[in-house]
Amino acid sequence: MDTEADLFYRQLPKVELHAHLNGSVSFETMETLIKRKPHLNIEHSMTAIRRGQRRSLDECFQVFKVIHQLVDSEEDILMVAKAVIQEFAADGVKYLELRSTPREVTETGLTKQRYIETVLEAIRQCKQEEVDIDVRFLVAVDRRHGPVVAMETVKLAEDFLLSSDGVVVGLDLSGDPTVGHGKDLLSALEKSKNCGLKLALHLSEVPSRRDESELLLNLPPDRIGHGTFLHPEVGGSDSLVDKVCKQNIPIGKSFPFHPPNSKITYLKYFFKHLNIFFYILLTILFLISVLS
Ligand SMILES: CC(C)=CCNc1ncnc2c1ncn2[C@@H]1O[C@H](COP(=O)(O)O)[C@@H](O)[C@H]1O
Repeated sequence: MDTEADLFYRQLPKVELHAHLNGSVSFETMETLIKRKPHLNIEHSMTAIRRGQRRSLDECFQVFKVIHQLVDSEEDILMVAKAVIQEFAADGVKYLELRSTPREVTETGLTKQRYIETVLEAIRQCKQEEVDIDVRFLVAVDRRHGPVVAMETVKLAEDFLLSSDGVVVGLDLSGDPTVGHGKDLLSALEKSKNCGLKLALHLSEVPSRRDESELLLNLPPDRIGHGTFLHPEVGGSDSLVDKVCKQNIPIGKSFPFHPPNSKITYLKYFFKHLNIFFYILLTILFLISVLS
């Protein structure tokens, strides 16, 4: 059951700057998709990571493969995109930046062009139905597909930037962060920036990506996905952190350190949040004095 706090946070107006379309499919929508395609023998456990469950990055990307099997036609995309937008709106999100990687599926006749058009149609229908949310779309480049596909995707995104009446605003770089190197995608990203597309880049999502992050931060991006390992304490550098702070780049889902795995880090955390511990201590002392 919802607590008072749940209701408060739901009603609080919010912006969502990091939503992957196929990473935002709810349990209910997934159920409809699974029922639509019984021949795939897909179970719920294969499409979701439950709260508290630990999965490797590889396992997470396997989940996306399963979801892609379920969402492989214009009909699926329209249904999923509308549901995702409506659910974000019901959660109090007033501004949503949705991103998705256009895919081709020969069996269903889906093309990359139609993929984007269908997402835009879902956004249009939600607007027409007066769903209380402002949605923008970012066309995503999957880094696993290399520089040629990246450049094709940029061209597609540029066409939609000009024709979508302000709904397509940018390019997202995502996909398995352990595959490939950002330097190979640099010319596509530069072209994208030069034609007026905003850049949302996943970077420093895994350790040992310092050089790549330096390069990508020089573009610079307008949004950062994760940035988990930018900080020097986890193998990043002061220069990376400095670039992010000086350019004021919003980071989606990042952590000052990850994970806090040394005693020194725990101590630093303790001292940084000493005031909170002090308030907790005062509350406990107050309660003891009232109850005794
Ligand atoms: C849980 C987990 C793996 C962390 C999220 N970190 C991510 N890092 C990079 N790319 C991602 C991430 N989550 C989703 N994506 C991208 O978004 C796609 C799914 O959404 P879509 O099909 O583009 O609509 C994935 O195939 C992947 O390319």
